[in-house]
Amino acid sequence: MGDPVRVAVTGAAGRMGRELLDVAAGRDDVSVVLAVNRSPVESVSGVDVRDAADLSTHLAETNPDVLVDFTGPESSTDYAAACAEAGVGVVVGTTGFDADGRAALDEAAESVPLLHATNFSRGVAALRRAVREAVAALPDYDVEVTETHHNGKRDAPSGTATTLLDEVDDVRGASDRVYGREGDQPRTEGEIGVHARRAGGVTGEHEVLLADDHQLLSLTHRAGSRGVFAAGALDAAVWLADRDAGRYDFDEVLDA
Ligand SMILES: NC(=O)C1=CN([C@@H]2O[C@H](COP(=O)(O)OP(=O)(O)OC[C@H]3O[C@@H](n4cnc5c(N)ncnc54)[C@H](OP(=O)(O)O)[C@@H]3O)[C@@H](O)[C@H]2O)C=CC1
Ligand SMILES: O=C(O)C1=N[C@H](C(=O)O)C[C@H](O)C1
Repeated sequence: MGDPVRVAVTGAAGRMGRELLDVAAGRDDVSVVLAVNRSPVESVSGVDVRDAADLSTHLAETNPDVLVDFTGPESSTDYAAACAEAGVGVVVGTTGFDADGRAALDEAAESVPLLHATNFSRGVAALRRAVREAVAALPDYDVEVTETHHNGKRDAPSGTATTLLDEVDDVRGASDRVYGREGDQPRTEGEIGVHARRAGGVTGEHEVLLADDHQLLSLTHRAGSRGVFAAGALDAAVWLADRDAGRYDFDEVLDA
């Protein structure tokens, strides 16, 4: 094996930032050379944490190959721009981007390699493929998507749920997405109900339900820990390190 890939981590004190630093400490293909956070915190998992406001200066000083970001849409686009400026690749796990946010990531990818995925678990990658196959095989079935997450999650529906809905639309054509139902609201043909539940410490669950009058097929993924996301994001960082500028997909990492 060659030298470890030099990794920077943003949002180091967040749920995913902490997990990334823990998982990275147990691997020899990555070396964390920089960790930053918006709110002051001294260290996480034995790694010194610097002020995210000075990210550009820290990037210049530490010279990472790839920055791994799980924060929020506003900071992610700022950090991606700083990486584009510094010539550092970016793995983005943040969800909840609007059209402007997605365009900002596209812009950064003109200068550096950038890989964004709404879910870095291998199980959800398999779920996406299973959903495409099921929807193609059961074209007239009603589809409903339900996701369940911890009570600290901000965006709804989850990025993964949106990705799963996009997979359905890719096969069937654009659907009418109905976010929850209330009152006199019968189901219309072809609509997809989308349901977001927030409770306790649930790491992340996604269910795609297909049903007609006679059969029900439920495709469900449950993440047992955030470690699966951190491992996938670090795999992506290793894969991305020597790529040319451009936008990449997590499936490319899994297929390599
Ligand atoms: N793609 C995937 O596989 C996964 C994606 N995610 C996504 O990752 C993101 C983070 O999730 P999670 O770790 O649970 O969130 P947390 O709330 O636990 O942590 C968020 C981190 O981002 C920082 N942050 C948030 N907003 C800003 C901002 N505007 N400016 C600077 N820093 C900011 C926080 O800093 P501070 O300490 O100062 O608040 C904190 O360090 C979410 O979008 C989530 O959906 C999560 C799991 C898996
Ligand atoms: O916020 C989370 O926790 C998660 N977010 C991602 C999403 O929005 O899909 C992935 C995972 O489900 C955990």
